[in-house]
Amino acid sequence: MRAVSTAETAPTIHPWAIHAEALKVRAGRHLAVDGLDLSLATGVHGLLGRNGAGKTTLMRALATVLKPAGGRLTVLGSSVDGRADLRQARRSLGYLPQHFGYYPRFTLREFVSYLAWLKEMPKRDIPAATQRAIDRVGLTAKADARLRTLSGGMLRRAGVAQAIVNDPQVLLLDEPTVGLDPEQRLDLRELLRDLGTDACVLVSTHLVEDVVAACTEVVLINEGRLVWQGTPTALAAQGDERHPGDSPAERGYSALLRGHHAEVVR
Ligand SMILES: Nc1ncnc2c1ncn2[C@@H]1O[C@H](COP(=O)(O)OP(=O)(O)OP(=O)(O)O)[C@@H](O)[C@H]1O
Repeated sequence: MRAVSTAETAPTIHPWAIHAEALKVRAGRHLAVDGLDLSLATGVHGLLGRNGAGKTTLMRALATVLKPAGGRLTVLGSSVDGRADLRQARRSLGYLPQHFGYYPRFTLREFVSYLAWLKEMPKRDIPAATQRAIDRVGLTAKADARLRTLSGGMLRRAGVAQAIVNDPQVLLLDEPTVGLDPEQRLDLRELLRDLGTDACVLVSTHLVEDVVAACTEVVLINEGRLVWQGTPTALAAQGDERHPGDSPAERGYSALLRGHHAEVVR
């Protein structure tokens, strides 16, 4: 493998980390993302939507795993259209898929190091970056445990560790809180807030309360399109007692999905 120079991995400034216009993405034969416009900069963005809204399909396209079927998509200045060389953008991406594969006999340290190597990190940086990523997800004591011995919540955190090992400029986390106990959910929220100070973090979740606690912005999609984008405070202001929910933000979420407003609030 070719050695990568520091200049190649240095952060580059783009007006939008993620920019999509009339984006269409297929999941199998189904057009799961169908005309989505979205621009995201630095910060923590919570991706909300009903089951089947297209969140995972959108995440996979942003991670450059799926090629768009139409429209335009730019990630860190690179156009994702099947023609461009995406190696540079991929080095600056972190992605936790909804379901991720792993070798059960790998230790956590081997797993995270292997992913760092796949992301073409400079070899000399990998041991320290691996340790830091493991520490940041609270799995220091499990660093040399085999993955097959970890609990479901620990495996989810192992998945977050591999996603952040390269200090990504764009971090995509598909349902990272699944299986986490309440204490770990609080720790993950804190980690997200920290990561979002200098990266564009997009977190898909069904937990509106996590979005309110950890995100600077809410992105709500339905049937593969953007329904609403705005701050958690603005989300809470969308609903009232007539809408179902245990908190103002949950009532705002219900109100928006019932109304299907195609509105962007910043
Ligand atoms: N391989 C596939 N073949 C056909 N249709 C698919 C395929 N994968 C997903 N879909 C459909 O595409 C739509 C969007 O699915 P996607 O998984 O992106 O939604 P989601 O918002 O992530 O849902 P969830 O919250 O349940 O994870 C759904 O209607 C789903 O049934």
